[in-house]
Amino acid sequence: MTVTQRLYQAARPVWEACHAHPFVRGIGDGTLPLEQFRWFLLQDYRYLFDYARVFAYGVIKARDPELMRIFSVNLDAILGGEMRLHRAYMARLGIPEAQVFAVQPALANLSYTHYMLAVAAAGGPAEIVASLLACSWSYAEIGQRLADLPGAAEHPFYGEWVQGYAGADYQKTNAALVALMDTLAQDCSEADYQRLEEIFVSCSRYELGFWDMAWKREP
Ligand SMILES: Cc1ncc(C[n+]2csc(CCO)c2C)c(N)n1
Repeated sequence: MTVTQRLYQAARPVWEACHAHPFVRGIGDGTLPLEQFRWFLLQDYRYLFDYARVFAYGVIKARDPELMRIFSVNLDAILGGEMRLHRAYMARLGIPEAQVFAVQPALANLSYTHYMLAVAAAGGPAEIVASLLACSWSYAEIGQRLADLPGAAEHPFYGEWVQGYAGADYQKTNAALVALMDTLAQDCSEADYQRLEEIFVSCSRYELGFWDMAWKREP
């Protein structure tokens, strides 16, 4: 089994809870109230900036120029193109960017991003990728599963969201991060692996907490 296959198995129950979460189901069947989605979007847009900062830590911690470049390209892609989906929805909902930064991050949001930033400050490239991977990969799987639901990708409001994460571009970016995890964890000891698993499962739990926070609009 590869390292990422092991990580995937370890996080499986938490990911299934994400798939079963009423917020995710609501996007899939189009019944999620718009107000709840708006609340989520504001929090999620803020989240992405801190997520991008974790890649910036990767640039600092990388010990070879090629890895430095990989983190840097990802950082640039998030700040540039990959926030396109969020900005499109913000435009549709009439939310100016300044409003996002006036919003207080919810506790589940703040806890998640601060956990990732703490892992990145203390660890090396492998720990950094383990902390980023649950986010990227779980959305790739959610996108694929929702796209398999009849009509979900064609929904007039949520369809774009489903297509964004199920789409080839996002899937390819995620697959590259999965491959990077396996490369960085190659030849790691069992103790090293256990640390990566703890980070990956913790971030998966934070993902579930993020859905729950959005569903309840828990500040
Ligand atoms: C809470 C939360 N978790 C995961 C994602 C997924 N995601 C969407 S865009 C992006 C940047 C890299 O492609 C990532 C990781 C999210 N949006 N919000």
